[in-house]
Amino acid sequence: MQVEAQAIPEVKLIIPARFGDSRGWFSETWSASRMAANGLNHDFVQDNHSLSAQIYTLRGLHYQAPPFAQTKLVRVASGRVLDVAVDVRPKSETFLKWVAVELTAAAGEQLLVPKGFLHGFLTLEPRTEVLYKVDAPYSGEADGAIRFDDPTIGVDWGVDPANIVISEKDAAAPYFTDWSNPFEGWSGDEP
Ligand SMILES: Cc1cn([C@H]2C[C@H](O)[C@@H](COP(=O)(O)OP(=O)(O)O[C@H]3O[C@H](C)C(=O)[C@H](O)[C@H]3O)O2)c(=O)[nH]c1=O
Repeated sequence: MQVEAQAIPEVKLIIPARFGDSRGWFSETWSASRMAANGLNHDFVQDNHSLSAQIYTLRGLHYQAPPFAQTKLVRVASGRVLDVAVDVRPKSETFLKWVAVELTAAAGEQLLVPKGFLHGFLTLEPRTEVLYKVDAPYSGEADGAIRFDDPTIGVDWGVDPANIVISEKDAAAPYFTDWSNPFEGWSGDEP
């Protein structure tokens, strides 16, 4: 398993080994012991799976507020996505910085998105399926979003916004300047 810190060091690109043979391949897509051996100790409690039928479907930028903040381990089972994590911990040195990483079913890359981050992805193929583990249960009350095209954050999604497919909920999300940050006081040392 390869683990590569990204420009925001707490965000990790993880590439599990694949064992190929004449039938295809096998991979341990998640192993608590292999993660712990890399200092990544997360007690995941829920698996999520979404299918996005259309190319350029964008789900995000989402978070769950404390005490339901989630660490996410994201991977693609079919298709490709541009996966984005935005640091919204006000005391973090990388506050409002973002990273964008292409995750593909073909290579099996995974992105570890810590608590205190917004998360979103843009599909780069039709019928893209995204699987991800989270270490806190879903809470509709704690669920929140910021506009994917927020100018303060400035994520470069690489496509014309006119071509992006988003939910009504995401279209109605606030911009950062209108947002009440539930991670006030967070620096990144939170458990
Ligand atoms: C996230 C979630 C949703 N739901 C229900 C709530 C709605 O009835 C329906 C669709 O939810 P939503 O539109 O929030 O789904 P996404 O737009 O894919 O949201 C997710 O997409 C981004 C990329 C994320 O990182 C989050 O995990 C999550 O916010 O599933 C549940 O029952 N459990 C859940 O854990």
